[in-house]
Amino acid sequence: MSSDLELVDNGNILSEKCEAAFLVGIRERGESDIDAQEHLDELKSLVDTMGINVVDSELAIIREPNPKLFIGSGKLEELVEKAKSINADLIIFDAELSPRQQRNIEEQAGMTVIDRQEVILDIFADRANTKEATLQVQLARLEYSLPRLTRAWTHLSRQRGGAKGNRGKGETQLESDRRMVLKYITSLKKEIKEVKKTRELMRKKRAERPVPSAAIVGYTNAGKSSLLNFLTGSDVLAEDKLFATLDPTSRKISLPGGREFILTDTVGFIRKLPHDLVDAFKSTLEEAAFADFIIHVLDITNPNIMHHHTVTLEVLEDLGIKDKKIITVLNKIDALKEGSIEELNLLKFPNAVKISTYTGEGVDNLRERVNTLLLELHSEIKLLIPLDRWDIIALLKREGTVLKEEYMDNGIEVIVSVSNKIKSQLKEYIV
Ligand SMILES: Nc1nc2c(ncn2[C@@H]2O[C@H](COP(=O)(O)OP(=O)(O)OP(=O)(O)O)[C@@H](O)[C@H]2O)c(=O)[nH]1
Ligand SMILES: [Mg+2]
Repeated sequence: MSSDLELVDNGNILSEKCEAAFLVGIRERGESDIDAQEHLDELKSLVDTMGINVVDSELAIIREPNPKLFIGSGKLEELVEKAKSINADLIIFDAELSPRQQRNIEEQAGMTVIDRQEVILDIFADRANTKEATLQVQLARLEYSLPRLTRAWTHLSRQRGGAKGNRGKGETQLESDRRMVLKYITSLKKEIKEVKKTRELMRKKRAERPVPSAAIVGYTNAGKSSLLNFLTGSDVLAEDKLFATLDPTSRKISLPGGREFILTDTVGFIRKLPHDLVDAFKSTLEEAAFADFIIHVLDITNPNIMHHHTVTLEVLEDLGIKDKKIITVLNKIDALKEGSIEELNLLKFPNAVKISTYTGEGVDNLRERVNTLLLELHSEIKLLIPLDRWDIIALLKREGTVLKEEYMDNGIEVIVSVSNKIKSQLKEYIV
């Protein structure tokens, strides 16, 4: 496959292999130095997750983004000098650059320049495992690359030793590339529609079963997968990398006392998630929209916890999840240093359950909270069913969780957890 076809095929703009990145953090008007530094640190972990070495970084202050270069041209010159002096081969901006800004900065810098969106898209592409996630990330990348095809062409021309004499050919090629990308986008959308149908069917099937469901949501790296693993003893990938999880994983959990529920782990959230990705993952996050309640996990050791809390609630609202019950969980209390500023954050979440998936501390309290919530959604009732009413027993087994079943002389005594709707249908048998 030729390199231009490859480019169209996987939507990858970063066609040149880069190894040493210089990061440019942005301090916007009204933002504190601490916040700006924390955002820069987050970009560092993202780039680290990409597997690219960060050689240095600097904060740039902007009042109004410059439409041509994003930052002032004097400042840009200074940053490029610095990046070159430490042998960086890539500059990464912690911002959303327009295709025009990106192209102009690249021209001035003479090296590859990417923005925060491309970093996140790259990580997602690397992490996607299932068919649905792969298709969605491919689509998001292509949509991102479409207005940037000219730039990609400059890259390829540069690789081939300049295409100045070849300009006309390049432009025709650009047109045909654009058509090819558009065609590819259309076919991806069609394929995604099909995959979505299958998942909706599965969800419907699940909804027919009476087991209540919950979704674990939260900022990336909060410990969502670790919590699912702890509760189920399973081994969903959990690591100190951002966006370890892209696909929802569901597991059935039994609580002490026999009550069961389905718990789904979801993709982590992050500030300034690229729009194309938010759209792409909306369908995946629908798992949360269909859940009976939400478990929101926060990393108590992260100095940005308040911001993570807000970002997550905003995404939930975006998904139309407003009135669902949320259990807030503060994770990693084992790593909390006494007297630290982060410790004060405990006070900001007085109703949260404090846990550690490392030591297991507090997890019983969480189970207790879930139990109480499930009781509110589903009632536990004792019934005496006539011996000849097997249809009701079948209904209970289908629609509820039978906790106890005992044969008596005058009928079958059953303790069952059912939704309030079923409960009202069985009033006459309640004892
Ligand atoms: N100290 C400490 N670290 C934890 C705890 N729980 C999880 N971690 C670590 O936090 C990191 C992230 O954990 P994950 O479970 O992958 O987090 P996640 O929320 O699923 O992350 P994404 O899938 O990337 O959104 C891993 O390095 C875990 O080992 C805990 O209770 N204490
Ligand atoms: Mg995870």
